[in-house]
Amino acid sequence: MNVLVTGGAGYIGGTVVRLLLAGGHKVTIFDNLSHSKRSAVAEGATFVHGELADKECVLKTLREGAFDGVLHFAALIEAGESMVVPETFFRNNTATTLTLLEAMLEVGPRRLVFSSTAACYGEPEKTPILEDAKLEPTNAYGESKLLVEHMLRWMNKIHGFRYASLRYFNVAGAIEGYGEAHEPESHIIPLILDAAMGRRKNIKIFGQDYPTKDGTCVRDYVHVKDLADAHLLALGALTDDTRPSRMIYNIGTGTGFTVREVIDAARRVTGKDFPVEECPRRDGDPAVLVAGSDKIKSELGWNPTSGDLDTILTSAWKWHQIRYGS
Ligand SMILES: NC(=O)c1ccc[n+]([C@@H]2O[C@H](COP(=O)([O-])OP(=O)(O)OC[C@H]3O[C@@H](n4cnc5c(N)ncnc54)[C@H](O)[C@@H]3O)[C@@H](O)[C@H]2O)c1
Ligand SMILES: O=c1ccn([C@@H]2O[C@H](COP(=O)(O)OP(=O)(O)O[C@H]3O[C@H](CO)[C@H](O)[C@H](O)[C@H]3O)[C@@H](O)[C@H]2O)c(=O)[nH]1
Repeated sequence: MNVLVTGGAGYIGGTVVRLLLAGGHKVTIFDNLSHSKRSAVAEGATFVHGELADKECVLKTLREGAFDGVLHFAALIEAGESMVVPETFFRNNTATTLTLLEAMLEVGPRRLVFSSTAACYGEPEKTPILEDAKLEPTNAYGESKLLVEHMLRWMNKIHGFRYASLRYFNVAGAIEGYGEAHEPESHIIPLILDAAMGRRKNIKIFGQDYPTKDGTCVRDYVHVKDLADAHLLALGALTDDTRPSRMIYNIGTGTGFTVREVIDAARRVTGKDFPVEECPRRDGDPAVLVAGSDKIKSELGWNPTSGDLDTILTSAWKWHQIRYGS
């Protein structure tokens, strides 16, 4: 396949790009490098240093590429930051996606895999969360993504636009030679590994009074390799016109861990100790997000094999040491 990958210089997009290339596919990355570096662009991919809000640039890229499908990762991702500057998230995540969709309607292709999020659900009524649960984001980041899901539903209904919306839970871990390195970093696992390496003096725990077993938030950590596999399956299904034209799937493991449990596991895996600092809650954080992912398993045959939290942490730790030296 010939695929356009927006945000392909980032953590998850860059991982999927490497797997696509390894599978013999042709890849063009479209990224403004606002949250990544040129050095993260995979060898073998064509690179367009472009801004999604620039419709002419998007149109030109789509026309010249004649792609079979688009994987749309480009977005701002910090849920906490979205509670400070929500407008930036609606501009960069929602409005720019509309620009992309308009361009795709104009020149094709009409097939898109969208990086959605567990943040679309907000505080769940029950866990694990299934795809038909209520959608009431507790942060503007989640809302900026849910608005895209709404747009996609109408594009599908009216224009027959084919799409898969993958609602990832908390993505972590690394493949050989490529992993998470956001700058600035806001995600708990790389921050903990920073503390384990001594790059950070401690790890802050945001909130100790959540209704969970130890008072800290529960999240479902899924290996980035398993998530990448889900993209390849979704893309394959979109190019098969006998399959449904609209797919919405959760991507998680079904098992939740508290922040304290993740810290304990990281101490175990790294063999390092580091201080924790108890801090107030971070605005917009739901207490518990755990996925029910049976739908993608039964409909697309998704078969996550990359392992549990310790395996995720082991791969992330290996990458972290290569990335930041030790
Ligand atoms: N990391 C997670 O746990 C998680 C969970 C759920 C959903 N997601 C979604 O997955 C996607 C990828 O996340 P990530 O962790 O790889 O993030 P990332 O920041 O590493 O990658 C995003 C990339 O998009 C680029 N970008 C942002 N805005 C752009 C624009 N307007 N035009 C062109 N390029 C732009 C950035 O430069 C960056 O390279 C995001 O859409 C995110 O919302 C991530
Ligand atoms: O220094 C930190 C950072 C995070 N946390 C806590 O750790 C948990 C996980 O936080 P992350 O920032 O790692 O991840 P989020 O759950 O906030 O959000 C992530 O997963 C979501 C889906 O669940 C989104 O899609 C989003 O892109 C992605 O950032 C949260 O309870 C958060 O409060 C801390 O205690 N200390």
